[in-house]
Amino acid sequence: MMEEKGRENGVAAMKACYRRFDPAAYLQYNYTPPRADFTRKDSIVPWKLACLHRAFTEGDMSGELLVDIGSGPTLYQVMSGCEVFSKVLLTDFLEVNRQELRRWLQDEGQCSLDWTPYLQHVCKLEGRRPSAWTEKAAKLRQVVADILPIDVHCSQPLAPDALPSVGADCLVSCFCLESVSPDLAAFTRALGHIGKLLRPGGHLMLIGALGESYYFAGPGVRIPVVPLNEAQVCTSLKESGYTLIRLEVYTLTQDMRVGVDDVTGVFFVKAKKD
Ligand SMILES: C[S@@+](CC[C@H](N)C(=O)[O-])C[C@H]1O[C@@H](n2cnc3c(N)ncnc32)[C@H](O)[C@@H]1O
Ligand SMILES: O=S(=O)(c1ccc2c(c1)CN[C@@H](CF)C2)N1CCSCC1
Repeated sequence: MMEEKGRENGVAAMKACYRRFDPAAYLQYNYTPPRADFTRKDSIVPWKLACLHRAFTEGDMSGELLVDIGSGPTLYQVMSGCEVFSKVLLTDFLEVNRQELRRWLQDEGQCSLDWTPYLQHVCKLEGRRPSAWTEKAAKLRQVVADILPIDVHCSQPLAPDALPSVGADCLVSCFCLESVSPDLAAFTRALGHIGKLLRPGGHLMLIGALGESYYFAGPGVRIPVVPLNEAQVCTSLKESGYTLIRLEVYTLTQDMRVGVDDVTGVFFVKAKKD
């Protein structure tokens, strides 16, 4: 009883932190140079986009539905998957993030970030000319079917009728679970909750921060993060009913440590639901 109360308080405290999340600041801190520098081979952006491209295109994917868990205001995470799955659902806890995504998808302008360099880079990975980015943008706008509210701390994170009864064919989730969980146990529980949205044999692409204990989501908006290492990620995956296919790690170079967080590395996981 006391333990359950403690869990609820920890989750509630995390949710309170997110009331001040600033999408535009978050994008500026993480998705513009020096972190998002396409001219540098050792930049983290080409590495992450290459991990996603390889994972989506190596021939073991099947099905129609891809769900992005905790999309935030970002789209890079589905730029490869949108060529493989005919239906994509984006999800986030905050309406301000769902609005940011809607603005881009409805091509209304006033977006907080220009995703063109990301679209062009993914086109290059696909062997297409960079100018095909307009076709990729159109494809993404065509396959994204909805932008839904989600809470990974609920045993049923989405509305009951959000997915087909069998579940999604693939999940992708980037920098979400460790950034919204008060501790490792909550991270592992959340991993299990989203696993229930995935059909058996479906794939999970999980990207996250290693060694991170906080990040800023706006001026003075400091959000605690569960500091993870590779072994903890692997143990949580196993405990939550996944089989690891591949784990890749990127260690941030000193110049990418820009004061907006204390992340030391980024992991990329491709796993399969048992
Ligand atoms: C660090 S951001 C990650 C955003 C994006 N996926 C990326 O790759 O940058 C974490 C996201 O989790 C969302 N979030 C916060 N609490 C959540 C919850 N309980 N369930 C699902 N998402 C949540 C936040 O609104 C935010 O968009
Ligand atoms: O890996 S990043 O540097 C990155 C991107 C996002 C985040 C972090 C790091 C660390 N703090 C997280 C807090 F949740 C958010 N990167 C930014 C440029 S595009 C590829 C991803």
